[in-house]
Amino acid sequence: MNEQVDVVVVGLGPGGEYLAGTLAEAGLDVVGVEAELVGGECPYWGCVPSKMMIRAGNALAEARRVPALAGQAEVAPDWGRVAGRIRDEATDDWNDTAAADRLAAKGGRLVRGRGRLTGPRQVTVDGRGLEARRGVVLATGSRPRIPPVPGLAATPYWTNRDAMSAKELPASMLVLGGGAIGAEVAQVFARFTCRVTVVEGQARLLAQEEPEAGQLATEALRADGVTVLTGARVSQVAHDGAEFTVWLEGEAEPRHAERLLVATGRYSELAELGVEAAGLDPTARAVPTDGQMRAADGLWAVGDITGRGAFTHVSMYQAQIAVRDILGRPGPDADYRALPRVTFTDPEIAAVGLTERQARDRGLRVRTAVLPNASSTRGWIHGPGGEGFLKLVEDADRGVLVGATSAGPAGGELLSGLNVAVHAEVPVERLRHMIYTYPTFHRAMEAALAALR
Ligand SMILES: Cc1cc2nc3c(=O)[nH]c(=O)nc-3n(C[C@H](O)[C@H](O)[C@H](O)COP(=O)(O)OP(=O)(O)OC[C@H]3O[C@@H](n4cnc5c(N)ncnc54)[C@H](O)[C@@H]3O)c2cc1C
Ligand SMILES: NC(=O)c1ccc[n+]([C@@H]2O[C@H](COP(=O)([O-])OP(=O)(O)OC[C@H]3O[C@@H](n4cnc5c(N)ncnc54)[C@H](O)[C@@H]3O)[C@@H](O)[C@H]2O)c1
Repeated sequence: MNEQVDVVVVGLGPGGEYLAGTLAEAGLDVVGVEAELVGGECPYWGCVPSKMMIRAGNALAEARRVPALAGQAEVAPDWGRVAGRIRDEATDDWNDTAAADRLAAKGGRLVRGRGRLTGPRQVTVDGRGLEARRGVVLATGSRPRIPPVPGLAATPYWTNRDAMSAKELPASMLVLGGGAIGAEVAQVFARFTCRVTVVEGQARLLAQEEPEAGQLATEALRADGVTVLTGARVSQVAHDGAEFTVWLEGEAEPRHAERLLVATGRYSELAELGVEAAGLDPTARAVPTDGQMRAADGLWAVGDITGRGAFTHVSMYQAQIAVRDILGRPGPDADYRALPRVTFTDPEIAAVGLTERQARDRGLRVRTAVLPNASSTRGWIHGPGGEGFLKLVEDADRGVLVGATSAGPAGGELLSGLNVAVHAEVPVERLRHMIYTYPTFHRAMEAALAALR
């Protein structure tokens, strides 16, 4: 006999934890099922520890800029401080008691174990059957995708989890994949004196973003001593118990490194989750949903599993929509036109909406402008560390911005105005007649708007 509840949330990452807590606070009988740690990837092995490392790496980098700006400063990097802060302040030594208590305080019930759909509105956790009157929410996130490189599977390669929990840094590391994780981790480790090589299969780093973003990321990483190889393919990997040997296509000699970090994207495992029990395709890459995050009758999905961008803010945004829908409250459909993202390298590389290429591929009549930070008063004043640019992508027929990239020391913060402009479709003509504070980085907007062609 299955236990009757109102809602079962499978997976308590950022989206699932929010859903379970909010629905419980609204008075529903909610069971949250979690196989590992309540909070998911983001607080324990993702966003939070990586940004804590980056904060530390940026402090070192700023200190190293002192001679050019202000005199002398000597820094002696100590990874122990970073690892300690991640252990004590961010992850409580990878212990989720506080998060589990938070859910309980809201009235939610936690069932630890791996959940599997066994029918519409039915979940089984280690033999325990749960029947959800209102329905089930799938929020099980994603896992590292390990490419089928010969030899790789048999080696002790690292994923983000090993890098985020490293007590000591290796002397050398090869990073497979130059996307968000690869770029962020490579720069931080290099700043803490690890010799890093990034091997990216595409023609540039951050391949999903504007070409200018990839170029800037490459220059920034190289300035920190990282070897960046693009358009590169690994043909074989071996490990002899002490170090990795990595063969690249077209190179006569293999490369050696103490560690190999695999950061080649993520995937969601649908077959293991039993999605066919709800009539869904277990071989699909993601769970398709409608605008209210419904995947089937009595089934919702949020977060990485929906394939709409692997970001915590997307998971939380979708969770808010699903909460409304489950509670029977009307609200707008999910809208991804102004999806913002920030790669927290130094400089930060932030973008919203479409890239120029994506806008052109959609058949839009596109006008663009690219303005290097150095051409603005603030960029020039900032000097070392001020590298970056502002790029605008306009749909010329509608006279609105459909995409933008802001890269620089505070590129992620600068994005907020651009995010509003793309989301609210503020006419470019109106943006041209705004007052932009002098001398900020965002004042470059005025010149960029004037330069749109
Ligand atoms: C190194 C790194 C840095 C990142 N930095 C950022 C960043 O700066 N900003 C940003 O927005 N995003 C960042 N991300 C991405 C972000 O972490 C994810 O997009 C986000 O965590 C996804 O949330 P989610 O709700 O889909 O679930 P997840 O966080 O993926 O959690 C899913 C949970 O479900 C559980 N689970 C899985 N299967 C089952 C099952 N069958 N039964 C029970 N439980 C199950 C898992 O144990 C996990 O706890 C980063 C990711 C990484 C790896
Ligand atoms: N700041 C942030 O918001 C942030 C930071 C880290 C991660 N994340 C999220 O986590 C997810 C995973 O990050 P990620 O960096 O693993 O994925 P990603 O998709 O950002 O980048 C993966 C990179 O690996 C490359 N690649 C794939 N196979 C390869 C191979 N065999 N050899 C060489 N290169 C190969 C791809 O071309 C791509 O550039 C991302 O989708 C991102 O949304 C976000």
